[in-house]
Amino acid sequence: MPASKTSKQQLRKQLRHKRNSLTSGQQHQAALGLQRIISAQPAWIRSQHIAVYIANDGEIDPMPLVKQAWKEGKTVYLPVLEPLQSGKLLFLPWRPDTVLVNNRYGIPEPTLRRPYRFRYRPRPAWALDLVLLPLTGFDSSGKRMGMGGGFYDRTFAFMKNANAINKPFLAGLAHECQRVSRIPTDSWDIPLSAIYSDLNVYP
Ligand SMILES: Nc1nc2c(c(=O)[nH]1)N(C=O)[C@@H](CNc1ccc(C(=O)N[C@@H](CCC(=O)O)C(=O)O)cc1)CN2
Ligand SMILES: Nc1ncnc2c1ncn2[C@@H]1O[C@H](COP(=O)(O)OP(=O)(O)OP(=O)(O)O)[C@@H](O)[C@H]1O
Repeated sequence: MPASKTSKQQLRKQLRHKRNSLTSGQQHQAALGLQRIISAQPAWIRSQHIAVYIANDGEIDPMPLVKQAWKEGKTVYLPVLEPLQSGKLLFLPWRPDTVLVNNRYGIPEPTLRRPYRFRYRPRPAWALDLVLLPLTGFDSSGKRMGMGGGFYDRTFAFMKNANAINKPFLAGLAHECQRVSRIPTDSWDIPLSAIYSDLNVYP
């Protein structure tokens, strides 16, 4: 049976409120804490193609890591809502000079221009090395909750039967204050490889 829709929605609302209440000073410290933790992880060090996001709605901000990745010559990608209403995400390269336009949720994303020139070509989800995805909530066993759109769940549903070589390392990012004792789970939830907060690594 699906996890009660209302209990998940209520918890999401509470946790979104919590992260939106952080001050800009707390947000800044959290972003630096996150950078310190992630940049020491083997999964970061060995990854060349890394998907991130632009922080929105109080999400923990991966920007310090993005700048570090650019300096280290890694290629960074942003999620773009697939236009054909598949409910999936495409991953487009994000460089310091990439033009961004707000999507329907008000989140900046690169624009899709067909035919794709090499510099603007989406990278298939299976060919990413590391995916840093935003969480609204998590628990210490590594269960996650997102914004409720199911975008990451649909995009990475292939992970359930893919070979090891076609599996990116999926890491959820959140503020430590978004941890709860137990996240309700549903059959479609994609398991994460790890969760990184400003203070810890889970599970
Ligand atoms: N920074 C960031 N980028 C992202 C995501 C994200 O969660 N964070 N996404 C992750 O999927 C995708 C966009 N999906 C989103 C889905 C819903 C809402 C949202 O704000 N929805 C409603 C609330 C819905 C509800 O409570 O059920 C809203 O407008 O308030 C935002 C983004 C791709 N890019
Ligand atoms: N593989 C899938 N195929 C079709 N629908 C899916 C799939 N995965 C999830 N969904 C749908 O998307 C919605 C996702 O709800 P859920 O509350 O689990 O989102 P979430 O995990 O918070 O979102 P996100 O994955 O964007 O972070 C559900 O209504 C579910 O039916």
